[in-house]
Amino acid sequence: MAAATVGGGGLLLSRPVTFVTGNAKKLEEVRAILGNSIPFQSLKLDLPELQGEPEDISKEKARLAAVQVNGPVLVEDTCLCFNALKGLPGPYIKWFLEKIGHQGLNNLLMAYEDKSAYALCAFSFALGPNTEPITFLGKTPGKIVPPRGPPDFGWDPIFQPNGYEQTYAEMPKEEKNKISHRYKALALVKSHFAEAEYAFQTDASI
Ligand SMILES: O=c1[nH]c(=O)c2ncn([C@@H]3O[C@H](COP(=O)(O)OP(=O)(O)OP(=O)(O)O)[C@@H](O)[C@H]3O)c2[nH]1
Ligand SMILES: [Mg+2]
Repeated sequence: MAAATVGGGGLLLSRPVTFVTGNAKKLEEVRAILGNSIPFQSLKLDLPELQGEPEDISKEKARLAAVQVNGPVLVEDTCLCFNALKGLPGPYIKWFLEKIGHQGLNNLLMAYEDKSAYALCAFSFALGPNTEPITFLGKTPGKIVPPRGPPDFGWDPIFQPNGYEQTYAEMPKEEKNKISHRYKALALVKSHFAEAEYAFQTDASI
C-alpha cells in the first residue's frame, strides 16, 4: 500500500517521493529549489509522453511513473510557448530545440512582431498507482531573443524573462531559481505538501 492515514490527519507515505526525470539539469534545479523542504529521491527514466495539453501530458507521466515506482512520484513537463504561435512549440519544445536549435527557434518568430513567450512547468504528484495525480502549474512570461549566455541548459539562452535584461542562461542560477516557471510550480507543490501534512515512513517508524 502506498499510503495510510496517521494521527493529525496527515498521510503516512510508505516511501519517500521519487522525482522521475531523464533530465539531469531539471533534477539539479529541483534539488536547489526544494532544498530539504520535501524529502525525495530521484530516478532517471525517460517516460513516454502523451501529445496534447501540458497538464494532461504531465498527469499521464505521473500515472506511468507511479506504476514503475509503485509508490509516490513527482514528475514534471516543461513547455516553451510562443504567443505569436498560439502557444506552440509548447510541450514539443524538446524536439524543436533538438532539430532546429536556438537560431531556428528565433527564425520561427521572424514573420511576427510579437516575440513574447512564456515558460510553463507542470508538476504532477501521484501517491501511487491507481491514484489520480494532482498538477501544479508555474508560468514565467518573457520574450524570445537571439542566444546569449552559456548553452548549459536547453533554451535558457533564448528566453529573457520580463523585467530582466538577462536571459535565463545569463542569470546566476540562484536568480533564475527565484523567478522561474519551475520555482513557481514547486512553490505550489510545497504548499500542498505542507497542507496535506504527509509523513514519510522511515526505518524508525516501521
Ligand atoms: O532552457 C531550459 N530551461 C529550463 O528551465 C528547462 N526545463 C526544461 N527544459 C527543456 O525543455 C524540454 C522539456 O521537455 P520535457 O519536460 O519532456 O523534459 P525532458 O524530456 O528533458 O525530461 P523528462 O521528461 O524526463 O522530465 C527539454 O528539452 C528540456 O531540456 C528547459 N530548458
Ligand atoms: Mg520528456
